Amino acid sequence: MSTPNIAFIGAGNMASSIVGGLIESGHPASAIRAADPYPDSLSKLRRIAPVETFEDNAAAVKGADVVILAVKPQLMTEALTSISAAVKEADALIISIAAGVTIDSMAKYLGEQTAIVRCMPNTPALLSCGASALFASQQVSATQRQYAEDILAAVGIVSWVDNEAALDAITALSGSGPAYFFLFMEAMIDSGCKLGLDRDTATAMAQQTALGAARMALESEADLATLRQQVTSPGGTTQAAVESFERDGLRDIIERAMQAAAIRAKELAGDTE
Ligand SMILES: NC(=O)C1=CN([C@@H]2O[C@H](COP(=O)(O)OP(=O)(O)OC[C@H]3O[C@@H](n4cnc5c(N)ncnc54)[C@H](O)[C@@H]3O)[C@@H](O)[C@H]2O)C=CC1
Ligand SMILES: O=C(O)[C@@H]1CCC=N1
Repeated sequence: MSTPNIAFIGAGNMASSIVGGLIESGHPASAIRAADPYPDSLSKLRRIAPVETFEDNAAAVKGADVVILAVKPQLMTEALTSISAAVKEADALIISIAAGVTIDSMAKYLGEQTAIVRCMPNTPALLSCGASALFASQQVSATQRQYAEDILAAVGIVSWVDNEAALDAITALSGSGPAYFFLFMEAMIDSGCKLGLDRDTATAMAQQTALGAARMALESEADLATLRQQVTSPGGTTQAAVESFERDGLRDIIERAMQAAAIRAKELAGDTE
């Protein structure tokens, strides 16, 4: 399969993460371009890779095989309006990474025949450690499906979901998920400092512990509860901490937070219609 020309509409954090991962995986910078009304965003992106940049969205879409919409959901209507005619002419696959924004709401601007993939990636894409879920509209051809899968597979694991609504749950889990782990680590580092450690030591130990735990979760044959029990000596320190978490309702806290994220994803869909 030939290398697709990819145009990013919006050159912020997520576009930069995906461009970084694509370059790392061997996608030529000459087959990537990006448009953004803010020159600062474009110059930051050019520091990652020498991609062609535009301040005019429609100009970037011209000749593209794949257009990746990487603007905030609240700005999607404006972005869709700006590329509508160029997309119809280019017959390109559209991949939207915006939280919440539905295929139907995008098709209103891009035409009912436009092939659209909705995707929910996450920021570890920058390190090619991302987790992306994808859902394709009926108009997406087998080749276009493969384009979408190859682009996101270049920056991490890819999972197709069989209904669009599942993407709101994915957004609450893995889209927003890196922030939950960072918050947990921040709190662990602050608590380590309160227990008398200097911040550099606390940070290094928390970072390596997160990395080690994630690798064990991925690579071990044992399930998560078993891995947890292996750390938890009866009557020991971990038991004291885990019982404190359970008493304070950590699982409910996480459930409520993820429900809030999924509800917000649905609300964002409403904002774009
Ligand atoms: N940040 C994250 O962890 C994740 C974000 N997303 C989704 O990715 C999308 C982008 O998010 P971020 O990269 O974090 O936002 P960001 O704010 O870093 O980037 C958005 C970029 O769009 C540009 N922009 C604004 N209006 C535009 C227009 N009319 N045309 C072209 N570009 C325009 C902005 O100048 C900015 O550079 C959002 O829809 C978000 O829901 C999805 C998964 C994870
Ligand atoms: O916070 C957000 O709305 C976006 C979507 C998932 C991660 N960041």
